[in-house]
Order: sequence, then C-alpha cells, then structure tokens
Amino acid sequence: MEKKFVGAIDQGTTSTRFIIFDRFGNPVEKSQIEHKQIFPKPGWVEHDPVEIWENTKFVIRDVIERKGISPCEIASIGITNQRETTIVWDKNTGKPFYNAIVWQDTRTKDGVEKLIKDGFDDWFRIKTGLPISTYFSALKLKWILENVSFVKEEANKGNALFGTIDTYLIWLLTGGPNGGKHITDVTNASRTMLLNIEKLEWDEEILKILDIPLGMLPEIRPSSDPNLYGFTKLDFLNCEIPIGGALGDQQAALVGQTCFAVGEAKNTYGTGCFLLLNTGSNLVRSRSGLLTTVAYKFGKNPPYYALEGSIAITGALVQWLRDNLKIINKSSDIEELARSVPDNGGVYFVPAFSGLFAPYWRTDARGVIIGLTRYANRGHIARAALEATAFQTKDVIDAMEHDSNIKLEVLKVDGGMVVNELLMQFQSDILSVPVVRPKVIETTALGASYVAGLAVKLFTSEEELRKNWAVDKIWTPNMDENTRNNLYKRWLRAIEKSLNLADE
Ligand SMILES: Nc1ncnc2c1ncn2[C@@H]1O[C@H](COP(=O)(O)OP(=O)(O)O)[C@@H](O)[C@H]1O
Ligand SMILES: O=P(O)(O)OC[C@H](O)CO
Repeated sequence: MEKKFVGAIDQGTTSTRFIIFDRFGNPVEKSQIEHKQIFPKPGWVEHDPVEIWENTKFVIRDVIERKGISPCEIASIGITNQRETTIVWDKNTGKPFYNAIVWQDTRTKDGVEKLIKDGFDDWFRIKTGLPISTYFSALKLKWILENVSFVKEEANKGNALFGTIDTYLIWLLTGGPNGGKHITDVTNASRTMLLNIEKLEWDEEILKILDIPLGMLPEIRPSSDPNLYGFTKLDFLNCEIPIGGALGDQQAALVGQTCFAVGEAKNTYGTGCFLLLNTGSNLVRSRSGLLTTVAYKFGKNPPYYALEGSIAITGALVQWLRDNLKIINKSSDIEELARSVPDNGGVYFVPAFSGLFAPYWRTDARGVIIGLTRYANRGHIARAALEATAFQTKDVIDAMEHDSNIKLEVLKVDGGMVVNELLMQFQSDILSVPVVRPKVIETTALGASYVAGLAVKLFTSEEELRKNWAVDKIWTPNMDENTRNNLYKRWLRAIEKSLNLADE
C-alpha cells in the first residue's frame, strides 16, 4: 500500500491533536480534543496522564476513520509535546503514580530558592543551559520522589519510570508494559535540567545532587531517528506504524517554520509564547535571561542549538478572562472587545501568574493590573491583555539581540493566537519589524511530521521542506517611535510593580 501520509501527535498544554500531512506538508485531516486543567492549590497545575493517553488514542482513531484511510498508508508518526511536564509511572502496570505536574506549576519554588541560595545557579546554567526554575522537570520529579508514597522505593527497585509527555506516549504507543520503549528525544531531554547540554547525556553529578536514580530516566535519541523509536502496537490499528521521531513542541514549530539557518527565528503564540532563534551547531550562552536549548538533531548530523525566550502566560490570559473574569465567552471574542476602545487607556496587565519567565526569571512575581481609573472598562482590560503578549515578546527579543548580536529582520509567527489581527499588528508596531504568518499555522505538528518523514526518507532534505513554506499574511510596523517608546516604558514600569508579590 502506498505510504502517502505522515502523522503528527501534538500533545499540547490545553489539547491533544493528531494531524496527517501529505508529502508536501499540507494538512489533510485533523482531530483535536481538550483535556482537564487541574488546579489543586494556588500555583499548582496538573493533568491526568490517563486522560491524555485516552485522548491520544481517540484523535488517532478519529482521523483515520473520518478520512477513511488505512493506517498502513501512514509512513511514519512523529510526536511533539508540551515540554517539561513530568510523569512517573509504574513500569509493570503503566499506572501513573501521580498526575502529570505541568510546566506552569510552581510548587517547587522553595527548592528553587534553596538551590539558588546554596550557590548552584551558575553551576546548573553552565551544565544545562538553563536557570534554576520551577519550570523544568528536575524539581518536579524530585517532588514526586519525595512526596508520593512508594515512588522512591519503586524507583530504587527499577519499577518507576520517569518521562516527559513524549516519553510516556512513546512507551504506551510501542506496547506499554508489554515491551514499550523508554525513549526521549534530545530536545525534550534538554528541558529537564538533568541533561548536560554539551555532552547530550544525563548529568550524573546533577542526578546525585538531586538524588534522582539514573535508572528511571529514558534513553536519549535524535529528534529524527532513522533507527526508529519503535512501532505502534495499538489494537485498533491493523498496521504497525513506525515512530520516526519526536521534538518538544517549540522546537517542532522551529522545524515546521523551516528555520534551519543560523539567525532564523519564530515565535509561537499558544498558552504561553516561545521564541526560538536558531544558533546553529554552536552553543550560545545567554547573559540576558534566555535559555540555551537543543533545537533539533537529525540522525547522525550534529545537534543544532537555539536561544529561547519562554513566556509562561499569553493565550492562558485570554482563557483566564474567559473562564475566571467571564468578560468574554470564547477566546476569539477578545479581539472585538479590545477593538471597542481606541487604545489601552493607560491600563497595563502583567500576567505573572506563574512568576515571570524569560528574561526575568522571578518566581516572586505575581499578576498585576495597573493604571486603572474610573474611565477603564472591559475593553481596556482586553486590550491590555493582548498587549501584554506583545510587550513580553519585545522583552525577549531585546534580550536575544543583545546575546546573539543578531538583529531580527522579520518575525515568523504561529500558534493559536496568531488569528488575532489586532495582536499581530500591535506586535509589529511594538517591535518595529514585519511579522509574517505562514499558510500552515499548525507548524508544531508540521515539524513533528517532518522529523517522522525524514526518518523514513519520505523527505530527503531540509531544502525540500523549505519549499513547503509559504506566506499567508505580513503585518508591517505602523507606529511612530515616540509612541512606541512611551508604551514600552510604561510596560517596564508595570513589570517592576509585579515583583516581590508572591509571599504577600
Ligand atoms: N482569537 C484569539 N485571540 C487571542 N487568543 C486566542 C484566540 N484564539 C485562541 N486564542 C488562545 O490561543 C491559545 C490556544 O493556542 P494553541 O496554540 O492551541 O495552544 P497550546 O498549544 O498551548 O495548547 C489559547 O490560550 C487561547 O486562549
Ligand atoms: O503546549 P504549549 O504550546 O502551550 O507549549 C508549552 C511549552 O512546551 C512549555 O515549555
């Protein structure tokens, strides 16, 4: 049977998707389902891993049924996922010992502060490319080992496995307790704070300091692996489909946007915003609060690195206005509400709900709305919320230009928020560079399909993939410098107000 399609599982913070693409990178069929966000305490964010696994199976089956294809027509499957989110499960039963602790969760704040106080900040930064933060997997895993009954004992006996979402899904897809492969890709590994970023191996000194048994950790593989991670063993498929690769979702978007050259960057606007700049096979260390991360590794080729600016809350703020303040019914309503006022009316909203990530890395920050007067209304709050996304992106780009000496000429964008025209225009205005949206905005899934397709030689080169990329829309700057500077100055003042609030 002709292998016409490549499949991508995109397991994101809010939903799980399966998309099949043709060999020119065009999406052919898609299924998507949201999962529960669990907030047991302020600052805690969890997902149910079993729900995520059930949703993954559902979307795969749904796409195959709706398109009426045979699974044997899928040449290879790639996985892309919300990164850092941590799961520990029983190797013999597949049962998670605890919910997935999500990347946004701040329960490990005290552990972070202790390591920083003990002088480990530079040590971790040099080894892993990351600042010590609640964001990464290491302290979440340590929390599970120390707080969930029996996990430590089972880990010492070799019965407890750790994984980020890619690893958990690969293990289940390839058979789970019956021979499932315990594998992660190098980009996901680079988000754990346990990987030595130069050697691309688990760092035994870090494991010792954090008291994490090496035996729990998965094998690290290239993002696109001609040796394949394994084959699907799913009773509802009449075919074993190769699993050719995996990438963290932000790295996948970089690949999907075909940012293969040094200096190319993309920004993905989803729950949070993640700006990645390709720095090539040279590892660039940040002096301005950015992360050094693995961008991708294709087979035996050298790894590519990226500088990353991670912003915790952007689209999540729109959801918060919908679910908590209830000033909109659905996310897309925010644009009309924000357009009901001519400007922000002096209102600035810093959504530091999980502290501030790049470039500030302040766990003590909390959300603030400033500049309120009796004039302010729902429209101003909506506008301030959208502008916060653009201002946070500017914070990150300023840091990136400083670290890399690369001046951004154009920003490629993708993700769920880029349908918002008001936001895209304001982004271009506040950065003073063109903002470009490609035709396929499902770049995360597209990137996963590329690594899967490269592994089985359905795709043969980066040049071939570049040809699939096409412009949908470009926004060009249309704001005078004075206005831009004034707006941004006030944003920075709002940032200052958000600091030192966590313990009050
Ligand atoms: N028209 C819109 N304007 C602004 N934000 C939007 C709009 N539509 C969706 N969003 C936001 O985009 C996010 C979803 O984007 P998506 O890329 O699917 O996220 P993720 O991959 O993080 O789950 C949600 O947080 C949602 O609130
Ligand atoms: O699932 P997303 O798109 O919100 O991305 C989450 C990031 O991978 C977190 O680092």
